[in-house]
Amino acid sequence: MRTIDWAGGAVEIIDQTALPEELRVLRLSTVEEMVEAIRRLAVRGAPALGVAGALGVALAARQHSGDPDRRAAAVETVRTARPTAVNLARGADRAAGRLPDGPEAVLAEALRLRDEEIESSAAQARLGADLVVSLCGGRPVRVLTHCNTGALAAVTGGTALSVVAELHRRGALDEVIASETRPLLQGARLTAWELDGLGIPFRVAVDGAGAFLMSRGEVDVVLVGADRICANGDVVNKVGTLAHALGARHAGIPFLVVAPETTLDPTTPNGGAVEIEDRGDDEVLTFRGSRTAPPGSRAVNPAFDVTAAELVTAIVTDRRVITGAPVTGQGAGIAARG
Ligand SMILES: CSC[C@@H](O)[C@@H](O)C(=O)COP(=O)(O)O
Repeated sequence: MRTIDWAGGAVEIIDQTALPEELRVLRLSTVEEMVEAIRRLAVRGAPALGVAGALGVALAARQHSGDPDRRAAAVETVRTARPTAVNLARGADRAAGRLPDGPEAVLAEALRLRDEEIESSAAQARLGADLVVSLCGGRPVRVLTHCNTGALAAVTGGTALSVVAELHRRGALDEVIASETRPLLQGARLTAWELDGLGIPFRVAVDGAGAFLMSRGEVDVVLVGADRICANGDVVNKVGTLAHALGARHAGIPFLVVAPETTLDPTTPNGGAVEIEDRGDDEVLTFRGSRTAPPGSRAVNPAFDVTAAELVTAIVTDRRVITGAPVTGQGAGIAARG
């Protein structure tokens, strides 16, 4: 089943806020419904957001076909529904490029992006698994991963978790440590649900246990995804990723980032230039509706962090493995290391 698709004149998504308790499918028929689904993380993960952005523009093209001003405003609401994952704006922009050709052309472009992301996931799986096998000497590996980077974060397959699944298929996987990923528990809720469905052995760990497990020799490789990879190779991903990268460096194990080419952003020089979404106090100060901190407490809730290029062993895309010393300076990194 696809995480996001077009069916019968509307967008269908798996509602990721309902998992793992319920596999619920939502139909989104308007731009407003799409934007709301993106903001509350019913659809999430960089590649899935790219497709959501493109299909959101397809909805805008149908909804406001006779009113270019309202259509332009609707497109802008979609492309800025969340700020950090470059795929969202990029997917919206790609579909919007076909607006002059009419709603059917916009939809066709969005569906092309959907199909490309499916192919991309498969290619990342192959390249990533080849790299892990060569780095870890072919023995079954213990992987630590963060957030959710599986089919739920894409259309099918995923990024880092597609590599995990491919390693499992090859008999080259021992087990996965899924970092729970506070505050919204994409690891504990979504990654654990996907791994269970795939029959892959896993344990869930609190985010803070990652570095300790690595230092104790219980992890061979860290595999994560990305929401944006900057020109100098800095990786913006779910908050907690930086701590795992530092843990991996301390333990001397590879820290690998797996992402489609659509997540590479040569126009953003480095991680400091990226808008990091702050999702407000409630996600941190409450747990499933109950308050955990004393009344009056305030929170800081960056949804993403920046891992400096120098902490990344390699970036695996659908086309290449980017390795080597990070290159600093605007626009140089990704191209020079490709
Ligand atoms: C293939 S997914 C890579 C990233 O998008 C993922 O790790 C992540 O940070 C998702 O954040 P989210 O806030 O759940 O959309």
